[in-house]
Amino acid sequence: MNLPKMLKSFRYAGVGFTKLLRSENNFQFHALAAVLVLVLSSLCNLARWEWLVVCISIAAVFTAEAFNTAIEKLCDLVSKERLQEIEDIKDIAATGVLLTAVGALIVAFFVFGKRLLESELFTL
Ligand SMILES: Nc1ncnc2c1ncn2[C@@H]1O[C@H](COP(=O)(O)OP(=O)(O)OP(=O)(O)O)[C@@H](O)[C@H]1O
Repeated sequence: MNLPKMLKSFRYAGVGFTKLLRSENNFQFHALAAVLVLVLSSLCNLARWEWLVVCISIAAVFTAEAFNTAIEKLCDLVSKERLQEIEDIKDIAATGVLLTAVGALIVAFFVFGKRLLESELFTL
């Protein structure tokens, strides 16, 4: 096991995360949504398994968004022309993000839906 090499990889990943956060509009939106969900989660006194699914959902959306951005950048590097193949690749990568976002919304519905409906917000 090469520890310095592993630490270097973590550093590169951190740099990638900073790049996504600084320059990618969609990633900024997902990051803001994640912060709001985490704040809401801590207010809602979630069970351990609920924290687990919330964290996995957030990680899945971030991961899909990161791969989607990397694929988009690779496509743009390969060709600036409008090509059917690039359209297909980008559309499919975007579908990956959409699917994880829909999954996260379903998780949010099950974890927070009942709590929000029963909260004072809706009983006024
Ligand atoms: N070179 C291309 N050839 C064909 N279609 C393309 C090409 N580039 C983009 N598209 C089409 O435009 C859509 C949007 O692509 P784009 O690269 O602008 O990503 P985006 O969704 O705007 O993401 P971002 O905001 O991160 O740039 C793609 O899903 C694809 O359908």
